[in-house]
Amino acid sequence: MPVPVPDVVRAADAELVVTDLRRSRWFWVDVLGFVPIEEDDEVVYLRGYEEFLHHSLVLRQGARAGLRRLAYRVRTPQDVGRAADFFAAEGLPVQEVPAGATRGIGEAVRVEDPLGFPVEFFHAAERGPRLVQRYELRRGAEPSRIDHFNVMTPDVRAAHDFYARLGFSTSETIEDDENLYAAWMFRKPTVHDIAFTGGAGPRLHHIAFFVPESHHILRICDILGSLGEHPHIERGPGRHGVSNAFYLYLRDPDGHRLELYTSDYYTGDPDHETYRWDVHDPRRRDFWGHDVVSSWYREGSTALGLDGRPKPLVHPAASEETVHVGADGLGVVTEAQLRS
Ligand SMILES: O=S(=O)(O)c1ccc(O)c(O)c1
Ligand SMILES: [Ca+2]
Ligand SMILES: [Fe+2]
Repeated sequence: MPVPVPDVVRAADAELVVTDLRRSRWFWVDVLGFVPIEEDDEVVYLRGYEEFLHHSLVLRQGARAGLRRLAYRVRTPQDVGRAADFFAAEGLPVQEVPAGATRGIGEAVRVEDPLGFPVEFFHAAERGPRLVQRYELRRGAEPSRIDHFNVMTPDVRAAHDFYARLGFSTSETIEDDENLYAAWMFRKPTVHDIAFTGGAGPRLHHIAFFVPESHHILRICDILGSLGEHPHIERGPGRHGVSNAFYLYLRDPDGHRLELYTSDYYTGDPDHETYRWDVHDPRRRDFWGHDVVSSWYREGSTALGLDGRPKPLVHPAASEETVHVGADGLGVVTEAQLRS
């Protein structure tokens, strides 16, 4: 008897451990314009202007920066139990989380997925204030909503195959005859809720937030420049090949990477076809052929296990950086160079 698969609606919430909550609040709220819905000395709950639940991002004070959880909303309360059963049947760690353990979130189940990531599934959630048309409040990049997670893992194929079993469809990939270097997978009808970047993992690569228009991305670049905070800009602005989205990558004060992202496309028809990029196509990651800075391939945030301890890293056999990819300008680098 196959174990029922939980009906995942979308990527909905994430929790980052930060080493200086006040400094992080300054970056995410005062500079980027996220809305603080609730906060105390230890934790800040943030969301965008076009979100309706209590929050979509939690910043929690801690001694060491890391990823504490990636959370998906499921369609019904029964799907929380189905998620617990699905992961338990895989022999993976499963924790029941009482309602309110995370402000505004009902009872949930927290698991470690086969890649080693702390992943949570919830249904019940408090609604937050409706801010969609409170234009007088909008600031910074005017973040709309959380859009997707991107995680670093040494075996993209295994990651892809597991999330396909969890009911995710595949919108785009980067591959060659030997390897699947990256994959974008979705439950909501857009390009992705989760994407896999080949590399030493488990590590968080980034959390992405949708912004209304590309000019919001240009404006936050100008704001960061004006503040002399331009070093927070890591990659972009630019146009992605994969997803066709307009993008910008920033690093927060702890180095957590976030993407501001807009104008991807609809994927909601039942026969949506996967679009496959050749790893040698220089337009795959930046449609204008711009280089991808090597920190974007190499750096990520430590994943914390359900016990709160950092997950040990597993290194990949081959990674996109070791394949000659003209756009990245890196040419061929050895694994030894990568690890140096
Ligand atoms: O750089 S890629 O074009 O591969 C890309 C596409 C979509 C994303 O969300 C992303 O982070 C990266
Ligand atoms: Ca638009
Ligand atoms: Fe992304």
